[in-house]
Amino acid sequence: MSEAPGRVSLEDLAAIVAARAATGGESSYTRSLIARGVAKCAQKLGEEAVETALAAVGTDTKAVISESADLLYHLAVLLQARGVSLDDVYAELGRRTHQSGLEEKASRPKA
Ligand SMILES: N=c1c2ncn([C@@H]3O[C@H](COP(=O)(O)OP(=O)(O)OP(=O)(O)O)[C@@H](O)[C@H]3O)c2ncn1[C@@H]1O[C@H](COP(=O)(O)O)[C@@H](O)[C@H]1O
Repeated sequence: MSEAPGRVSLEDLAAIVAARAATGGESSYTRSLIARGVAKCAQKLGEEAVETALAAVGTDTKAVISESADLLYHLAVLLQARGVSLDDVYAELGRRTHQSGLEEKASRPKA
């Protein structure tokens, strides 16, 4: 196996996930998870989100980092399973930069 890179960006992770989904074979957790369907990928993302939140209110900073890495990995898998690209998400973030979060909240239709 090649030497692990020092840092992996979200773009790197999305590319790894896309490659493993396409050609990972039986040794790939990514490929096996995507084969179990979007609902399973969504369940894993939800679990990791809760674990990250629980870690955040604890005292173990390494656990926050580790759970956050799991969360980002499972988000990359879910986006791959749903056919949504990081560019789609970045474009949405870009559309939001012209207003504050509170302005956006106030502009939502009233229920
Ligand atoms: N970043 C990750 C990553 N983070 C977490 N995980 C896996 O996510 C799984 C989650 O563990 P859980 O205990 O919650 O799940 P489980 O009970 O084992 O399994 P489920 O039945 O619930 O799916 C573990 O198997 C972790 O190893 C990851 N698996 C892969 N990657 C990246 O994806 C690359 C490709 O991986 P493969 O597709 O496995 O080759 C790796 O080189 C990494 O860069």
